[in-house]
Amino acid sequence: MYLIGISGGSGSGKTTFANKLINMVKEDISILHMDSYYLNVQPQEHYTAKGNPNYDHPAAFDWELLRTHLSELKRGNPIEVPVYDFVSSSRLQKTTTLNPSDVIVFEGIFSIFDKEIRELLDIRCFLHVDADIRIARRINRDVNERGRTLQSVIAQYYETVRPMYNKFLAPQKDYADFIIGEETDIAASILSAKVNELYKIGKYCLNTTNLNRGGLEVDNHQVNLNHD
Ligand SMILES: Nc1ncnc2c1ncn2[C@@H]1O[C@H](COP(=O)(O)OP(=O)(O)O)[C@@H](O)[C@H]1O
Ligand SMILES: O=c1ccn([C@@H]2O[C@H](COP(=O)(O)O)[C@@H](O)[C@H]2O)c(=O)[nH]1
Repeated sequence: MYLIGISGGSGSGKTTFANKLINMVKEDISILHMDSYYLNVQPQEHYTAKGNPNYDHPAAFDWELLRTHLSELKRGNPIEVPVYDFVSSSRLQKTTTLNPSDVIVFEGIFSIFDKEIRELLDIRCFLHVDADIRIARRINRDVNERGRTLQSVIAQYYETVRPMYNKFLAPQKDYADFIIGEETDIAASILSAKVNELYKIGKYCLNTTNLNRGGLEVDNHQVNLNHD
């Protein structure tokens, strides 16, 4: 299985890019959203001075479950993904089953943050999009889809989204093999073509562990576009 990590700020277009890949990769492909792994109760010690939870701090996520689930997928096992509700900011009682597939896109603000998870990923991407575009997109989406008001989105941006982006998210660029700009069509074509080629020549197959991947050195060399 080929595991693609897509990180970047909120509103940078991670979900949209992941969906683009879904349409371009020929193999069996699915998405795992890191947002599903928000903790049900946010740690009190990271609350802001104004008394609000900090959903942009790494401690906002259930890392143990994430590591376990990504390892299970790599081993070819299905997982039960939590369902997070952005309107109530809580985990629902139900889960959804995610079966292993040829390719899994793991997208989220901290998808390439954790060392253990980075090692499970076959390619690490970062969407680098200017702050004005990210906030404009986020306002649009959060007001229309996540039950927020314009004032609350702006207040949260100043209080946590912007400072946490600068402190924790932006430095992830150092871990990225592939830094993608605002226009994502070319990056999606390159990445999907690479994945299609790897499967065509039999470098990967469904439900295998790293041991069965073979040709690793070729993969690492060829996809490392960031350092060219
Ligand atoms: N390349 C793009 N061009 C224009 N709008 C985009 C682009 N990528 C994302 N958007 C829009 O921006 C908003 C946030 O995108 P989304 O993919 O949800 O971002 P993220 O998952 O990084 O938070 C959505 O309304 C989406 O339609
Ligand atoms: O209950 C919550 C949980 C998260 N958020 C915000 O969501 C974004 C991350 O999601 P994207 O899909 O990447 O935008 C993060 O910046 C949190 O601030 C929230 O508002 N409420």
